[in-house]
Amino acid sequence: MEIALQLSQISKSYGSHQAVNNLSLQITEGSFYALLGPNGAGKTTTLRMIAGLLRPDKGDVMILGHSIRRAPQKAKQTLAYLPDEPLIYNKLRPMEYLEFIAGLWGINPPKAQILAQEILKQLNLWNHRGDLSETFSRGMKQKLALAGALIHQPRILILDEPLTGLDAAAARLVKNMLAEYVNQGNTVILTTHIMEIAERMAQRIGIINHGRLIAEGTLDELRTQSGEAGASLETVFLELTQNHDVEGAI
Ligand SMILES: Nc1ncnc2c1ncn2[C@@H]1O[C@H](COP(=O)(O)OP(=O)(O)OP(=O)(O)O)[C@@H](O)[C@H]1O
Repeated sequence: MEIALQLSQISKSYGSHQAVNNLSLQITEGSFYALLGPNGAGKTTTLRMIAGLLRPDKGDVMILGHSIRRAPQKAKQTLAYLPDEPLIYNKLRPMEYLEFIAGLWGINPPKAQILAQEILKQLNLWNHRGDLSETFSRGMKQKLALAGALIHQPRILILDEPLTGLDAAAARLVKNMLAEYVNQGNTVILTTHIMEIAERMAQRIGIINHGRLIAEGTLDELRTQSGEAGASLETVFLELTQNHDVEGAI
């Protein structure tokens, strides 16, 4: 299996505050990875460094073998990043929005139309293809932003809290879509505060606290690390983040 993402000792400070501290992580291609941590742990900062939007003070990120520092164009070509509060162009309709994004990636218009149609149908937005995005609910905008992230068929999808604001049906739809995307050999890394998503969907889970990776592995491995055999991920997470100080970093 190829390594999709390799984070090597990355650090990032905002002024005197160290948000991410010497974090190393490896994610296999074709897997679903959940990055968990309390508020302010450094998850978004980590994702933004992976996506090439924030330059690490130290360390490097390799995306399918390409360094985000030394070959940013090549590295970014294969990934998509969906922020927790994505910006949508309100005055565009979904088809126009997706064709616009596809154009930025150099996809020719006929192909862009086919791809856009397919994704809008998958995300149950097809019936709204002619409506201005400004009329959309938060959940619909969230789904449209996801469609925009997927339009250039990236091999790696980086998602910051992708299910916040989605109702049960939309959340189910997005979860199924992500599972299918990973089944096709692509890679997902996401942050979430919804333990059930990590528990049910992720092959591996990383837990960060105060900018450091304090535990990493399958759910069973995390249970062992926390000394909570058979426990839910929520129990394991709370045990690891509340009872371990930063000295426990791995
Ligand atoms: N632009 C910024 N300027 C200064 N400090 C920042 C900035 N962005 C984040 N921070 C700080 O860095 C730390 C990590 O923030 P980050 O957003 O990465 O955490 P997070 O784990 O994503 O949190 P949450 O779960 O609340 O979204 C926090 O203490 C935050 O206040």
